[in-house]
Amino acid sequence: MSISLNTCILILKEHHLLKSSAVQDTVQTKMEYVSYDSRDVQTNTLFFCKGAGFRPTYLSMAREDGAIAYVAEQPYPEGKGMHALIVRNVAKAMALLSAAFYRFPQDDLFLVGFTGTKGKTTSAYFLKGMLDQINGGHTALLSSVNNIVGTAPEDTFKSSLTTPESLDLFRDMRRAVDNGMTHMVMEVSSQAYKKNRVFGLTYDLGFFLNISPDHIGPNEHPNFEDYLHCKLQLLVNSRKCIINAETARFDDVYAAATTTTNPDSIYLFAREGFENPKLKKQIDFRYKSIETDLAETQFTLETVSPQAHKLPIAGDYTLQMIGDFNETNATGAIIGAGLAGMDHDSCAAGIRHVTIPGRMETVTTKEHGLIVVDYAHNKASMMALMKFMRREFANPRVIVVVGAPGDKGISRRAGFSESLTAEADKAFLTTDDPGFENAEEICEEIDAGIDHSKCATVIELDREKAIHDAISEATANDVVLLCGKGADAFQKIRGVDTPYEGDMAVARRVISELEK
Ligand SMILES: CC(=O)N[C@H]1[C@@H](OP(=O)(O)OP(=O)(O)OC[C@H]2O[C@@H](n3ccc(=O)[nH]c3=O)[C@H](O)[C@@H]2O)O[C@H](CO)[C@@H](O)[C@@H]1O[C@H](C)C(=O)N[C@@H](C)C(=O)N[C@H](CCC(=O)O)C(=O)O
Ligand SMILES: Nc1ncnc2c1ncn2[C@@H]1O[C@H](COP(=O)(O)OP(=O)(O)OP(=O)(O)O)[C@@H](O)[C@H]1O
Repeated sequence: MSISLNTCILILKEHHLLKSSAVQDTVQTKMEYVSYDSRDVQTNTLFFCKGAGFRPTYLSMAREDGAIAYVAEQPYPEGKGMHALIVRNVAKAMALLSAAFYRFPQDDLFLVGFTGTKGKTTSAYFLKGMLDQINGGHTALLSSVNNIVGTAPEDTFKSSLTTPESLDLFRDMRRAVDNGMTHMVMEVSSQAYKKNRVFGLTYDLGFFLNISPDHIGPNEHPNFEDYLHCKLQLLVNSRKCIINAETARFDDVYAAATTTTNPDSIYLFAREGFENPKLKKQIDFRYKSIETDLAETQFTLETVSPQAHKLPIAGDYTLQMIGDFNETNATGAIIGAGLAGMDHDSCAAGIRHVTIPGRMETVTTKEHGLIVVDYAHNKASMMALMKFMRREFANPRVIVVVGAPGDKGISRRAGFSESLTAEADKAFLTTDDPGFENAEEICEEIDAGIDHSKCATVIELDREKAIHDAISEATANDVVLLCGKGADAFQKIRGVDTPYEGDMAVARRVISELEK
């Protein structure tokens, strides 16, 4: 793979990004590697100086290790002797040049993006489960749980970001295409648009699932409007848009979709019975619950509008993942599969067995009720989870083990207090990635907002002990919700990923001790 200086200059000029260039010799010079990290540089690298934490010494290090050109928003003396491309926005430049360096792999993929405050990972896994039916397992996935860019074990790996940095994204896409993948399903976070990680990409399908206040804080979004604005960009950059008509701020969401997409390529879905007389467009798909038990959810999907009738996806579906919110996630994903050319039977077969690590994983015990491990970690997801449990399981006693992370999402703590007060009978407040904060103080902050006449609390910082105590005190008709960590096998403490057995492993161990 390579890119010439000449090509870089042309692309940057075409997008009005080039402020100036200082090119040492011939513009035919070819760069054979691209990087934004001085610790990852090879001979003839094109190096991007980007980010709040960038230090000019990284450029010196990159030059010493073989970088011959750099892209930055200002010239650096440390880059003396290198070709310099000075740009208006380095993140945008990096996205465009990385796409070109990796030979535009997006053009060889059916590309699907999911955005929403909740349900991105679940919906992405559901859609992959279905698409794998028609392409022999060749659906790539970029998600906060795992990235999958091929069928070999080494093609599955974990990424630290939900949506990768643009350079990594295009490299992963190229690897997927070279591995024979035909479709790619990815989660698109609001940060991805804020930081231009997906700048220049057009999605075949873009999904908007829901929005509620989250990710607002010093390192993320200054306010809710900024968060919403970033999320809407997925619809602006999609050829077909699929929208949950029940989302908050529907009018803004629909308006964003119509800026670039004709209404006949916008699809709306909603649960049966949902009405909004102000909707400017007919709802295309309706879904309704049939039955839920401890192991399965059954629901039915109806095509309502003439546009929806063209997709042969109406009928009953069974999910292995419980939770009425998973019917919502599944409905969106099934519409996506329909738009990719699938019919009801292949969708039903594909979605039937999808499970997702750390999402609604359940264990039924003899004497200690139903134990659920779930990634719910903000007010909206905690409410959805607890309400579902109360509704479906004859108003059980709800015992919750939960903590809030340090250093981020500070507003989530009040959301935990509110949701626990509203729907939990007892909460064990515990450690969840405290980072550089004090876990006890985080728990006390949540506790201070709880109305103890409605929800009793215990602060137990040892998460394993909190799980043990919660399960021990539960009786046969109770539910114990182990929230927030999902499948994580670590606790982030003072900058170190400290190994942690994992909520499900701890729960299984406790159950086998209690029930032997
Ligand atoms: C605010 C933000 O988006 N930050 C991301 C961004 O940081 P940055 O560009 O400021 O880079 P930096 O880490 O400060 O370092 C500056 C530069 O120096 C380079 N460097 C650094 C050290 C060195 O020795 N040599 C060197 O060259 C780095 O490679 C980097 O290019 O780029 C880094 C990778 O290049 C990311 O790790 C980092 O994510 C931070 C840590 C993060 O966690 N972001 C969160 C808020 C996020 O994006 N979350 C969303 C999910 C939200 C959701 O659930 O909806 C996500 O998509 O993951
Ligand atoms: N449609 C939904 N509405 C409300 N809550 C949901 C929905 N889907 C999932 N959840 C809850 O949110 C949790 C996280 O789900 P999921 O991982 O699919 O969302 P996500 O959007 O990827 O989240 P994050 O951005 O936090 O990684 C689930 O464990 C569940 O408790």
